[in-house]
Amino acid sequence: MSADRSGSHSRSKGSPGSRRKPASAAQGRREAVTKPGLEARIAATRLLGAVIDGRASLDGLLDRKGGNPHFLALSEPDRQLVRAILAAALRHLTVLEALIDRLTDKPLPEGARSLRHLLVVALTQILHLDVADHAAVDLAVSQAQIDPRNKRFASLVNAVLRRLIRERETLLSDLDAVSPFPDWYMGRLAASHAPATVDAIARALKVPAPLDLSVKSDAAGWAERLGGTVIATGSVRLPPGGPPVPELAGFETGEWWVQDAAASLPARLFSDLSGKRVADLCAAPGGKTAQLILQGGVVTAFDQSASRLQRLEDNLARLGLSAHVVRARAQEVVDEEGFDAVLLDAPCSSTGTVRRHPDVVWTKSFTDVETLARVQRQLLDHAARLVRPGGELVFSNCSLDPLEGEELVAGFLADHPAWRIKPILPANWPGLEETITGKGEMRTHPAQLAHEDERLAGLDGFYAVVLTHS
Ligand SMILES: C[S@@+](CC[C@H](N)C(=O)[O-])C[C@H]1O[C@@H](n2cnc3c(N)ncnc32)[C@H](O)[C@@H]1O
Repeated sequence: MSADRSGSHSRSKGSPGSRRKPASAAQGRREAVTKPGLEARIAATRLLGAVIDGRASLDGLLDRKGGNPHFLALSEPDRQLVRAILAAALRHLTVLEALIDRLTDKPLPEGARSLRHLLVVALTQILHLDVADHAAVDLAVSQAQIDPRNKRFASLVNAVLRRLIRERETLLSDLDAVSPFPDWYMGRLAASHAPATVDAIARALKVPAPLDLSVKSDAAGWAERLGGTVIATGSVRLPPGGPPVPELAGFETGEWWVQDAAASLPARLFSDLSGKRVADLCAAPGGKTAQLILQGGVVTAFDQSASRLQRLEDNLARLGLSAHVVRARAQEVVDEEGFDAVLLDAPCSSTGTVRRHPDVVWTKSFTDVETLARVQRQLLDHAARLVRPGGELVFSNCSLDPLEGEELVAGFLADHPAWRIKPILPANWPGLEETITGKGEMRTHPAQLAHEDERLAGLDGFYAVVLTHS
């Protein structure tokens, strides 16, 4: 339910600026920083370091309220440029890093992390953004000159980038064999998918995700008004790169909210919810809460995070919907009566959302997957206690990893013999048959929902299952 439009492509509009020799270092610094696009590049380089070396979440760094101060100090166009640089850099990082290794005759000095990040940002601008080559080189050299750590490497930066421009075709064709994502991530994909599917998923993950909207009603009408299409999930899909979300018709009046097509599926797996008592245990920022309310449920939305619950309340208010909102850890929720329906949309590794969050492969590791799978199993065990006999429990998350999905649920069922999977029937999900497993679970991934225009294809990776007990 974010109001930011991620993946938007901004363009650097500036000329390289004056080349007059500065009278002093300080004056040179001042003049250099006034070059259009340079401040944004400096911020992008810093933030890239924070993601790769500090494992900071990109969403957190770019948050409009609590984000990184260097980012918040930028003008809106510069912020857009930083977003575009970071999204492209993180999406293509394995290749960019390999390219740097090939472009430098000897390895960069140990510990020269900021130099490496500076080069990644420059390569990203040259290869993936609409910036003139000479402007990108000039900015990168200026950036190196005004940074005491990188000043002595300014001529190296110049030589490396000029060589890239000269030998671009040959260098890039040599990089076909470079793994598209870090080994741990590719290894986990390979553990649960055939090689052709791994390749298709990896290709799909390189393309920025479209903007999917869940509408309160009249999907076809909203698709027409917004220039989108209605896809198999019932979502309205718009290509990436359009105007900011709050500027789109229907936002102010609360006619729809932003929700990936795959994320819109778990809440719809329940049987009729009219008048039923529903618990949404990990609810914020409330995309699925809104669906449960619109499906007729009397919803209590729980979440442990006060700030995220505030976002949920703001989102529901914009949509004109209401729920009972409770700040609580899911494992501490008690209910004597038993809910008719419980949704556990659990905190997970988010490995299915790399199209939207390209930092995930760099900030997470397999250890996180294992840790989060254990947390989710505890939450699932507790959620099961809150469901009345005959009620339904939907467990979902946005991980692609079976440890957090199929295998976790198999372990739960082995330990809880009264529980079973209520199979999802392909006949009820026209156009989404490929997402339903042999056991009746739902498993989406980014290579599904193919479309001739790759910008309009795909889904986030999600796992969802309906569980019930007698
Ligand atoms: C994947 S997000 C939920 C997205 C939400 N269901 C939606 O559709 O908008 C996971 C949420 O779980 C919350 N969370 C994490 N651990 C929790 C716990 N132990 N109890 C309650 N909420 C938790 C996080 O604060 C986060 O808001």
